[in-house]
Parts: sequence; structure tokens; C-alpha cells
Amino acid sequence: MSDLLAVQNPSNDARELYALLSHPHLQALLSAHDTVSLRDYEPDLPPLPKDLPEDEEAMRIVCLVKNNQTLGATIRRDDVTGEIYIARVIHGGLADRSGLLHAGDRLVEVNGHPVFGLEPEQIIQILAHSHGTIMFKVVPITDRPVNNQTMLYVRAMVDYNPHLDPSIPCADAGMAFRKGDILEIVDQSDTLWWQAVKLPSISACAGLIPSTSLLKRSVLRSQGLKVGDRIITHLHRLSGFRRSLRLCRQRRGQAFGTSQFCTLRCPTSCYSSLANPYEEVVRYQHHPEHPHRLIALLGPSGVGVNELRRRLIEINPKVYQGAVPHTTRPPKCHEESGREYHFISREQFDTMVCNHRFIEFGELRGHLYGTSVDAVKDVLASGKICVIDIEPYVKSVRTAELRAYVIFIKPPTVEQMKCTRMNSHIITNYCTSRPFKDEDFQEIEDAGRNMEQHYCQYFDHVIVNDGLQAACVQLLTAVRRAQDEPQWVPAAWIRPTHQS
Ligand SMILES: Nc1ncnc2c1ncn2[C@@H]1O[C@H](COP(=O)(O)OP(=O)(O)OP(=O)(O)O)[C@@H](O)[C@H]1O
Repeated sequence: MSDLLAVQNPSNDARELYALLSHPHLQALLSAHDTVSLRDYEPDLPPLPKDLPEDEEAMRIVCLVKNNQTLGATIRRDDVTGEIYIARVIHGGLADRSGLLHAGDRLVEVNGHPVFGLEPEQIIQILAHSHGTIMFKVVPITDRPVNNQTMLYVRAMVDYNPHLDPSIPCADAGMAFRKGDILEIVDQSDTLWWQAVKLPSISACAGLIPSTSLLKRSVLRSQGLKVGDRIITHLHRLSGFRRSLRLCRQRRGQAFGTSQFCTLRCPTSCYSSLANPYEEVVRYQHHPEHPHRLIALLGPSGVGVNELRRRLIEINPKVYQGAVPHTTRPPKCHEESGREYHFISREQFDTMVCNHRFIEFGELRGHLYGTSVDAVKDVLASGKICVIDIEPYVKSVRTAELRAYVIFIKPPTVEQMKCTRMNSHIITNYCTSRPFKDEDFQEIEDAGRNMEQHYCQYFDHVIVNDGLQAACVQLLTAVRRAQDEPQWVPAAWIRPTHQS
């Protein structure tokens, strides 16, 4: 300031600088800076004793203030030496955020208690009874591994509860998840126990989850199987699957046992949650220039899947369309091949089955019916959104080719169905219908629960079909969202993986 004042005939810039520096706020800021920069912040440590041995280990004293959160670290005892080590530091937990404790650090004292020779449970007790600041004396690990892992996102295909898993090192550090949950795996450095957060994440702190191989083993064990056993997922015989038989689904029984259908596409035999308990997923935004995603609706028979599908198409037939099915039955006089059905011979139909060209097929009154992949692709190629209803075996539509967005139509409670379906009719057979009975509602509810329990991991969206109008609006919104907003999809759709 004084230098500036001393300048004779100061330039405009110098004058402006002087005016700025004279401003009281800036003066206060400069004064605060000078005060802080002159202060000595070094800790006042006692001088090191002169007779320290050469090989004295460098120790680190770490003080953490414990709040309601757990410390976010697990410990292990080396059975040979009796030393206690930090086994892992939970990503985002208190210890991790302090940046002062690392997996592999040797624990020497906790709050002044030497821990050598103690059992991990005894140390956990010391920690559990400590409040406020906890002091750890540790010998830091010398070669800390560099964490160069990339983020991995997976969809859980099975349920997991750490409190029911006897093999987890610390159940409280574990993270429970349900089928269909999206997990962000933040640490895979341990081959057995990974760390993950559930998305959308409300906590920055990760939890322990079993690695793929460990989870596979524990799921197999719970099913009474061993690693290496050939997994054949059973077709869950759920009562209440689609009854209207507009397309009679899944030709069951002897006919499919014939050699002709030996390569019959069995939607579940090779598609098992047990084989892949975590499905790798990526965030996928449908590109406006690519064909739309297929919309696949499923739900228990009688819940209203077809009613909703029909109404959606009716809203805007220029945008939404069903796929034209194939059949071996002869055309009726008003029918035209490629409009109501693709009329084909039994031999042609069998060839398509053998070539896996059907998403679903079945037999009704001696005739075969099926929805083909090509019929769906034709609709998609025309720029429309194809809407089909399927049985819950979704393997045939969860492909890179069709990229199906699966919507589960869930029944409301029996009491609610009694109100909303008072004037509706259930289709009991190919073409006959009658008013709903109470048993029908119970059957729909049971079948819905069963379906959800077995297949919820494949649902991208769930709509409760209570009021028809409201369900229709929800369907419209969900279908738009499927095309316009980013969604989690199997990584194999975007880049082939070993799972594909
Ligand atoms: N929310 C609703 N409120 C009232 N009636 C409904 C509702 N949803 C569907 N319905 C009626 O219930 C009956 C059965 O619906 P729909 O045929 O769509 O069942 P579905 O799920 O396709 O089963 P299926 O294929 O076995 O027939 C129809 O008469 C339909 O109009």
C-alpha cells in the first residue's frame, strides 16, 4: 500500500489496485491470512528418547471419534504369531474416511490395552464398550496394495442375508440384498468377501457381500447341491399362468418329449440364477436412432395383462403394436396371412422351434401357436414399440437383440380385486368367459406372489393393476421411460462377456 502511495502520477491500474486493497473486506482478509500464516501449528511433541533401538518399529497412533456408526473395519488374528491385524477397512466407513487405518496394519493397542494374543471377539468387546475417542496404536503395513480396481455394477439374482450366513467374518459388517437389487461393487481385493453399496445408495458406507464363487457355493449348499453339479432349474409349476390361451403357451406333455423337439428351447434349463448369482449390468440409454426396446408384460393369468396391452396399443396404434403370431391352424375366411397370424405348416413350425426362432409357443386344440423373434423384430424395424405378453420365463426376450424391458403386472389385494372386477369377466377357456369368483381372485393373488418370488430379479418395473385407468397411465409412463431414460441392463447386451 505504501509503495503504491509513493508512486508519482500513478496509472489508472495502480489507482484501481489501491482502491481495491483499501476495501475493508479485503483488508480484513489479508489480516486474517497474516495471522494464520504466522502461527505455529506443529504438534508439541516430547523429544525422542536418545537410547531408541535401531530396529524400533514405526508406530502410528490413530484416534477415531466413535459415533453411532460402526468403525468400519474387521480384524483377524494370525494363528501362528498371535498378532492381530486389520483384515479389511470398509469402503466409506469411519476408518476408511479417516485415511489412517489400512488392511494389513498390525494392531498393538486399543485404548491402552495391549491386544497381542487376544481373541478378535475380546477386542470387539473392548471396542463395543468404548465411547467417544478410541485410540489405536498400529504398526502400519509397509507395502500397501495399490487400489486400481474399476467399478463393477451387478444385479443380484438371489437373496442374501449376512445374519443367516455362518461363514461371514462379521455379520454386522455384511450387507443384505434382495433379488433384483443393483449393487455397486467397490472392492474386490479379497477373493472371498467383496465390498458393495446398494443403489440408489443412502449410505456412503459399503457392506461385505460374498464373492460370486462364494455366493454360488452357499446357494448350491442351501439347495443341497455341490459345485460341479449340473444345474437344471425346475420349471416352477405355478398355478394361474395365462389361461386365456389367446396363444396357448408352453406346449407341455408328451408332444414335446418326441425327438423332433429334442432341442426345444427350454427357457429355464440353462438360465439360472444359481449359475450366475450376480449379473453384471451397465447403465444403458436407448439411442433414438436404434430400434425401440421391446416391452414385455407378464403377470398371473386373469390379472389384466392383455387388457392393459390392448389399451396401450389402442391409445396410439401408430406407436405401439403387438407381434403377429405364427400358427399351424388353417386361416378363417376373413383372415389374411401376416395380419392376424402367419399361417405356416407344422413342418415349418417345427423347424422354427428347432432353430430357436420362437419367444414362446404352445399348442391349442391340435394346432401350434407361437410368437417369433422375427415377428417382434419386424415391428421394431418399422420404428414402432412392440408390446407383447409373455410367460415369466424371460430368457428369450432378455437378449441383446430385443433388449426387453420387462413389466410385471401385479395383482392388488383380493379385497381390492373384488371391488374393481365386480363387472369384469374372466376368460376361462379359449373363448368362453364368466364373472370372476372369489376363488379366482385368491388364485390370481397367490400366482402373482409366487411369480414375484421366483422372477422378480428380471422385472424392470412393477405396476399394480388396481384401477384400470391408473394402471394404464402407469404403463404408458413406464413404456416411455424405458425408451427415454437410462436403465440398468445386462452388460452382455452392450459388450459380450463370458456370461453371454
Ligand atoms: N383393473 C381392472 N379392473 C377391472 N377389470 C379388469 C382390470 N384389469 C383387467 N380386467 C378385466 O379382467 C379380465 C381379465 O383380464 P385379461 O384378459 O387382460 O387377463 P390376462 O392377465 O391377460 O389373463 P389371461 O391371459 O389368462 O386372460 C378382463 O375381462 C379384463 O377386462
